[in-house]
Amino acid sequence: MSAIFRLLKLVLPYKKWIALSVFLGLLTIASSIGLMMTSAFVISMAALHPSIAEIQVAIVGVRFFGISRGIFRYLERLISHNTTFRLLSHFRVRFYAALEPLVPARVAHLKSGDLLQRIVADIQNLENFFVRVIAPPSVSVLTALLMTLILWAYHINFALAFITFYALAGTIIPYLSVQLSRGMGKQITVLKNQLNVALLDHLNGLPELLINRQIENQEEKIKVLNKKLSRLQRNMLIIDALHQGFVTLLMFGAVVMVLIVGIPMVENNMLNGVYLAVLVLGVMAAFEGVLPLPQMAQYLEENNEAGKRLFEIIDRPPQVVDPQQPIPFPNEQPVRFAVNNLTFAYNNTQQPALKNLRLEIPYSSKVAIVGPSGSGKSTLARLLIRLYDYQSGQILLNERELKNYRQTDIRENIGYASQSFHLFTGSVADNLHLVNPEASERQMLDVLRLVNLSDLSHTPQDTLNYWIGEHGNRLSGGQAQRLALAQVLLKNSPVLIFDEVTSSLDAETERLILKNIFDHFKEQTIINITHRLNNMEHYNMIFVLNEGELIGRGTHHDLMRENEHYRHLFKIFQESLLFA
Ligand SMILES: Nc1ncnc2c1ncn2[C@@H]1O[C@H](COP(=O)(O)OP(=O)(O)OP(=O)(O)O)[C@@H](O)[C@H]1O
Repeated sequence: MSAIFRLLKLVLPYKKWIALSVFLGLLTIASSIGLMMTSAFVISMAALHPSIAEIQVAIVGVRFFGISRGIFRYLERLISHNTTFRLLSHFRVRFYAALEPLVPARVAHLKSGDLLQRIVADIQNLENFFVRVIAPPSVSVLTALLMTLILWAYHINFALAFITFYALAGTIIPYLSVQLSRGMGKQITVLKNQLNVALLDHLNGLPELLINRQIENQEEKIKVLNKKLSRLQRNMLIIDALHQGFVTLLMFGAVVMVLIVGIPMVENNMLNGVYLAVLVLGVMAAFEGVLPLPQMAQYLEENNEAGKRLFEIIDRPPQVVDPQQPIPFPNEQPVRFAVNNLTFAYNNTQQPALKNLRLEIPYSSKVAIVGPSGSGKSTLARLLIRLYDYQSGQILLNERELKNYRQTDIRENIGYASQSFHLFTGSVADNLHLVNPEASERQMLDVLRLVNLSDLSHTPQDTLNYWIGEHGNRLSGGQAQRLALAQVLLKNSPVLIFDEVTSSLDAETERLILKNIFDHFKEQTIINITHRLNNMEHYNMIFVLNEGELIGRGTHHDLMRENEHYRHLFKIFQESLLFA
């Protein structure tokens, strides 16, 4: 239950609201008790044909408690829901703030559905934490105290009879419920997660499933998960119904005991018979306090599991940490990189993705990084923008180690277009404004022109307003890539890193766009990571990687002359053009 203690710490800032809600919960049950007791008094007295004056106060009491019960219940629900929503937003903000520095290094292995499940469903699950886990035991203890005091005022034996059965209903029944439902809460949370992940996978991969005729298999998987979840939830409900039955049984046990104590007292004129009815109904009403306890035990387990899954993410130390005293980014100046003996392995791998890499990227140069798939090209780009930090060696940005710059400064000043970009549902202009909210129409149209996308619609205005659909699905692969490229160009950063951003374009469009970019961004340092050895003569320097090592450097002509590996890559690319 370690997660529960940590969740309790998180709710501490809301203790005043929680106390108020618990107090209102107590007042609601106290009103129920009052209503039952005064009603019992009025009905029993009425059988004795008293004058109206004798029951006048009790009649007012019935009215008062009848109304106050409704009002207190309303206020209790208002405050408890208000507190719950505040708590949920507090949990969400905490989780999101902790998640941000972990992306992508520490969450790369999680499925997107799993992450979504944690940030949405697991946090939503904690909705029950306050309403069904924290508040009910507090209210039930206070109710026990209140009723014990009332009964004690008549005779200690009434109080003892009540508290014995009440305590049994408040401890043994929830304990049995925990035993019966042990593991179910955890299984329900896990199954809900699996079901959501499977559903999300299903929806995202619908076209592929259709093409490969796998829809039925996938649906079968979802059905099996759904069945398992329904079976568990039904079992939970059966256990829940059993509790309600046993609590009612114990309530009647308490009533019988109060009668056993009270009847001889009435016979011996130690107690007015009217009050016996009053006490019996009061005892029945007080059991409302223990009714939610068995359910609390079930939610405790579910919340503990949801909490564990959230803390498991929050507790991960970020892979990249900002320096204590960051140095300012040299914006306004051209940028150069020097990479010395750089070695880097991803957390979950033994084999380094980059080994003893040594290269320089001069001021305002245009360099290409080429190599076969898996040779470490994208890894180098990720290190240059500090998405990951390297284990040994150095990356210097204008002679200062990269780790001395703040991550946000680096990402603000280095434009990075990766092969796995994400376009948002909206217009072309919406997506461009995401990277530069201040950009004017003219600036946006300029970058669209550079990437050959300004004629997406009939007029420039229509192009900016063009609705690209969900994740850009109203664009072709090449158009989407060009829009992602336009986003980065709009940042106008001193460094531009492109990672396979022209892979979906035909050779001519690719040539045109690269020419536009090189002509327009003369001062900028441009690093292009590419498989496609197209227009290579335009680069000042080309680095050739293989299995994480640098195996060649130079201009296209130098490399064609001296580097067999490069010649081989170039030949393969030329051949691929013949078959394109
Ligand atoms: N997040 C990751 N976790 C673990 N290993 C990774 C991760 N990303 C890449 N790798 C591994 O690191 C090595 C280099 O990968 P990288 O993506 O840098 O290659 P690449 O040259 O860019 O390939 P491609 O041209 O196919 O994009 C590969 O062996 C790859 O399997």
